[in-house]
Amino acid sequence: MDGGSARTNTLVSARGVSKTYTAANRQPVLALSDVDLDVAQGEIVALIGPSGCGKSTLLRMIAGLDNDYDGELSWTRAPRPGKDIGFVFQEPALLPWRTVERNVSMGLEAQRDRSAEGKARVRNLLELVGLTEFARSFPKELSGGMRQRAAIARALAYDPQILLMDEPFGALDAITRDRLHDDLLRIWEQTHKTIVLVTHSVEEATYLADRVAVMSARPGRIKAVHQVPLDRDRTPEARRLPQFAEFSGMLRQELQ
Ligand SMILES: Nc1ncnc2c1ncn2[C@@H]1O[C@H](COP(=O)(O)OP(=O)(O)OP(=O)(O)O)[C@@H](O)[C@H]1O
Repeated sequence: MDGGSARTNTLVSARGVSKTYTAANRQPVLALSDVDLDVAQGEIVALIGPSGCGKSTLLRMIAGLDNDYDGELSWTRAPRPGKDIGFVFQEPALLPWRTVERNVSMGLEAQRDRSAEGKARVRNLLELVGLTEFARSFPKELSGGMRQRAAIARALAYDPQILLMDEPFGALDAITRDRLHDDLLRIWEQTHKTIVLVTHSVEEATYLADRVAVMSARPGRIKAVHQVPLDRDRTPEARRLPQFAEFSGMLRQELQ
């Protein structure tokens, strides 16, 4: 399937996107070459590819953190600056001197939003990620998984159009990671957020995504985009289905 073929309810499209960095020795490094990708409203797209193929680079461009590229990134509805794009990194990067609640409300505070609506939103988000009881705790009092859930709540604070996640579960142990996968699916069920997820794990991509975009080694291109052959309503049993193993096996092979 062609990742660039027009989708009915596209939120963001990349067309012919290429990126060249200048390395420390002043040599050009072609990181992305001619990337075409459509992301539809409300879908979860996983980006997988060999290390250094430009996954984070593409995510940073979609986030508007890097505007120095060739080609075109277009939005159906222009994102509100600083609000419409939620970013979750591998490390939750919470401020240690702020409580969980005040980490989640950080963006709202920066915009001087002290509205009752803003406060209710933070409460709802803490509930959504299961951290209501820990609202007044400090990051060091939380487990790694809880910290990452707080980071997800913080990224959702503005009700962004899109959630960009760069290996968000990469630093967690396997059991916590599986739990967070189900948390993310539950959050998706309640919010129907569009999510672009960078991962190294073909199983994570299979379990979470609607479609998986496979990138080639640097310079990164989209090699193929595959629809995940599982119902959207996923439970841990899905991991044991034959089509799960088959699909993730196919992705693994495509990465070689
Ligand atoms: N600021 C930079 N200056 C020079 N080269 C860079 C810079 N950032 C990234 N690169 C290069 O661009 C390429 C793509 O990097 P990027 O981090 O996007 O890859 P990735 O697929 O996310 O990697 P990984 O899976 O290892 O996290 C790499 O070769 C990297 O060395």
